[in-house]
This record gives sequence, structure tokens and C-alpha cells, in this order.
Amino acid sequence: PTIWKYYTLTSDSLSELNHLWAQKDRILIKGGIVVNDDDMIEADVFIESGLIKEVGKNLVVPGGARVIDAQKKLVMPGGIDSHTHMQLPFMGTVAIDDFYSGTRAALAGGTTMIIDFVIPKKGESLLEAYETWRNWADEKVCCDYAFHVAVTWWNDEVGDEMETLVRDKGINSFKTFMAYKDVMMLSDEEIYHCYSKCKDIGAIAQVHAENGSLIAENAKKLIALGITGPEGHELCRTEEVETEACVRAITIANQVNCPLYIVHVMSKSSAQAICDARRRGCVVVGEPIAASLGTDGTTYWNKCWRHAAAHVMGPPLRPDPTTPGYLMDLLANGDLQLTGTDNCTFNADQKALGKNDFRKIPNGVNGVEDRMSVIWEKGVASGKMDPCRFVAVTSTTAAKIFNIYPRKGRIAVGSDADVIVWDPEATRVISAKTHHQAVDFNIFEGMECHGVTEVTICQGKVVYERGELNVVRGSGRFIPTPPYASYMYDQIIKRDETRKLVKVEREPYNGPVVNTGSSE
Ligand SMILES: C[C@@H](CNC(N)=O)C(=O)O
Ligand SMILES: [Zn+2]
Ligand SMILES: [Zn+2]
Ligand SMILES: [Zn+2]
Repeated sequence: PTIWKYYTLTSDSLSELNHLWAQKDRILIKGGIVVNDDDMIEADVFIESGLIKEVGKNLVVPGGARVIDAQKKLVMPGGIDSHTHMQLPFMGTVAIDDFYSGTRAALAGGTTMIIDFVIPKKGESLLEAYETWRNWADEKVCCDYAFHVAVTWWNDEVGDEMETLVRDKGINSFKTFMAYKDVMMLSDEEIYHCYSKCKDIGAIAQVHAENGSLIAENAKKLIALGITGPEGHELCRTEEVETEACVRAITIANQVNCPLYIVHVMSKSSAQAICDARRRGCVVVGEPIAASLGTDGTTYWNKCWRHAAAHVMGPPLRPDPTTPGYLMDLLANGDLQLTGTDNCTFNADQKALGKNDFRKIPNGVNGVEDRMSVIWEKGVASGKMDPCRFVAVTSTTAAKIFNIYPRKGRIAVGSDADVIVWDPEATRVISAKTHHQAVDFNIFEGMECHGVTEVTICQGKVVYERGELNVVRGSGRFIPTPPYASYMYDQIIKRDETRKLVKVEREPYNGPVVNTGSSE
């Protein structure tokens, strides 16, 4: 009889339970300054059941809401990291930060969504690779995520699968590689076909812009000279090897009138090439990353092999120490549009695969946890950009490009409650000793940054506050990214309408033709 007493729940106690449960999802962020990409206002934010329900001054909200005091703090959209590679199988090993540790660390740094890459092997079905990556991610992610898909080989079948991925699987961006010869690299003709297909299906063409043939030849020469250390990694692909490929990719995309997104912009000259193209009217956007905005390639000459190898990524960080400041200036003024991290992390013992040959050092660095603070320190605290521009380059522009705005990338009624309470005056010192990532090295080691997330709210739940994480493995959702994003396609569509290719009507030529002796 006792046990039954507990089982006979009356209807009003059930509604009481529901009321309690519902209350758990109610949050009132009080007294903060709400920052979007286009304005800053003093306002409270009321969140319920995973969505932003009200934004305004002195809100009066339903009972039971949890109140977060945001006095003197900024309330911003959670960061969107447009470029990660969690647990990527690459160069004989697997990136050590996986979809759990990587998204958990992202939340600790104020990023509430990642866009990762499905990278099929040459010859592998894109659809099968997509299912593999979905299985990897869905059971582990602690925040929402989306995918780009890489095109590492080409035939009509690949084009058909791209169409299926856009129509049925929520993909709207495809990355081609002009580097990684024999592994992922496509020829110009294959890139031409791929970008033509992207254009036909309203997808964004992304590119890893480096000339893979020059890299391969230069690397052979350096190894023959006995230059096997990480300095060889930069010497075999100096910045003009990146810039030439940038210009080539921009040209191919412009020839087929396809919008282009250049990932991991690492050098001044490639950034300049993007600016020039944009000023010619090309529809191209550039994505510098936390690494290229926060540090440089002088480390490749560090006497400690481990330190030098830790910074090996492609394209490399540049030894010109003025590069980070230059890229930040362009990001601040709108010549570059958004930021990711290219987070692809490997521990010392993995990097050591290349201890005798830099070509075998797994390429990749960290960034997913520190991007927001690094860009605040180098961009806002330095006076180069204001908080609105910070929100644009860390969240809103990515949401617009990948067509998930304003669900993501904005503090507004109806938007997902992915929100950070940001302390612009607080500082933190970045270190592998204290970071939440799995990797045993941090390329920003020792950097003191203004700008710390005090509270991270993801899907309307507090997942990080005052240094404590409270995440749920597998709670993140796959977010479909629809084609034909206005941000990238409005001009493209108009150009198709107004720049039709037509032939000239003329009388046939009836004059003499030279006799070459050939039968054609
Ligand atoms: C393979 C992947 C990550 N590694 C890297 N960038 O060095 C990329 O090229 O973006
Ligand atoms: Zn790349
Ligand atoms: Zn060292
Ligand atoms: Zn990448």
C-alpha cells in the first residue's frame, strides 16, 4: 500500500511538476547591455523553453524564472565557429579533440555552435561519409552544429550526391582543396565543375587555397637539403603559394558566377587578393582564424621541436609578425567577413609522426575554446573594432552566410537561446594547463586576454558559469543549413538575370580558307 501511495499522482500534482519543470527552463538576464551586430541597448532578456521570448527594459516575467544579474556585462549571441575538425582522421592519426571535448571547450569559451567538415576520402561516397560523421557527432556534441562537406574527387556521381546533400541532408556548403596533392587536391577543371554544380544548387563554394603542386616540389627540395624540421613546412609554402591559389579560386568562381568562401585566410597578400576581388565586385568572403589573428609563424624557427611542430597547419602561420594585426584591421573594417578556428588538434606524440620529416607532421592547431577571447583582446580591447563588429565576426555573419539567421546569431524574440553574458573587463591567461580542450598544447599559451564569458547559455540552459561546465553529452542538435542564402546569392541571381550570354547574329563568312592539308 505505501508504494501505491506514490504511484497515484493526482492531476494537480502533475501540473505542479510540469510547472516546476517548465520553471527550470525560465531564465531572466537582468540589467545587461544587449549587443547585436547592428546595435547595443540596455535591456533584459527573458528565455523560456530554449527560445528568447522577450527583450526589453525592466521586464516583468512569469514566476519561477532563474535571474542572472548582468549589470555592467554584455549580453551577446553565442559564438558560431564556422570551421572545425573534431576527431578528424588525418595524416595517419585522429584529431584528439572530438565532438564531446571540442564542443564542451567551445561552450567554456563562449561559442555555442560549430560548423564542422565531412571529408570523404578520394573515391568515397559523400553521402556515406556524411552518415559516418553524423553518427560520430550526434552522440557526443554538447552544442548545436552544422556540416560543410568536402569534395575531394570529381565525377558526375559526386555532383549528384551534392544535389542530394543540399536537397535532403541540410548541407549548403562544399569545400574544395587546392592543396594536399594526391589526397584531397582537385584540378582546376574539377574545381570548375564543382563550383558550377554549387551554383546550380544554391550552395556556397569553399576553398582551401594553396598550390599543392608547388608545395610538393618545394618540400622534396627542402628534404633533400636536410631541412626536415617544422621550418620546412613554412618554407615549402610561403605566402605567395597561398595567394596564387586564392586568385585562381576567385577567378574560377567568378567565371561560373558562384559565391566563394575562402577558409583560413593566413597571410596579408591573400587577404589583399580577397579585398581586390571584392572591390572588383566578386562575391567572395574571407575567413581569417583565431590562429592567424592571434599569433604568427616565427614559432616554426623555435629551437624546441615540439613548440615549432605544434603550430604546423595548412596554410601555415606566417613569419611576418605584422600579419595578425593586418588581418585584424581588415576584419574590423569589413574587408574580411567572419572568423573560425580550423580547430584540428594533435598531441605531441601525434605531431611526432613527423619528427624526421615535416611533411608527416599532422596539420592542425587549437582555437575553439579561445577564439572569442583572442578576438576580443586583439580586436575590441585594442580599439580596432566595437562590440557590434565583434558580434558580427564571431557569430552573426556566419549565421547569415549559412542561412540560419536570425534563428542563430542574434539576440531577438524567437531566436534560439544561445546567449553569452560577457565580461569585457575580466581577464584570463590562456594555458594548456587550464584549458578544457583535450590537446596537450595551446598556441596562445600565456596570452592574457580581456573578455571572458561569465555565463554561457545554450539551447536555453546554463551550461557554463563562473568556471563550471554543466553540459550534456549528445544534447546538441544538427542544424540544417538551407541553400540560396541571401547574403551570398542575391547578387549572383541578379547577375544571371542581367548578364545573359547571347550570340551575335551575323552573315556566314564566305571568303577563302587556307588549305592546311588536314582532313578536319
Ligand atoms: C585538414 C584541415 C585541417 N588542417 C589544417 N588546416 O592544417 C584543413 O586543411 O583545413
Ligand atoms: Zn583547409
Ligand atoms: Zn618546448
Ligand atoms: Zn580546416
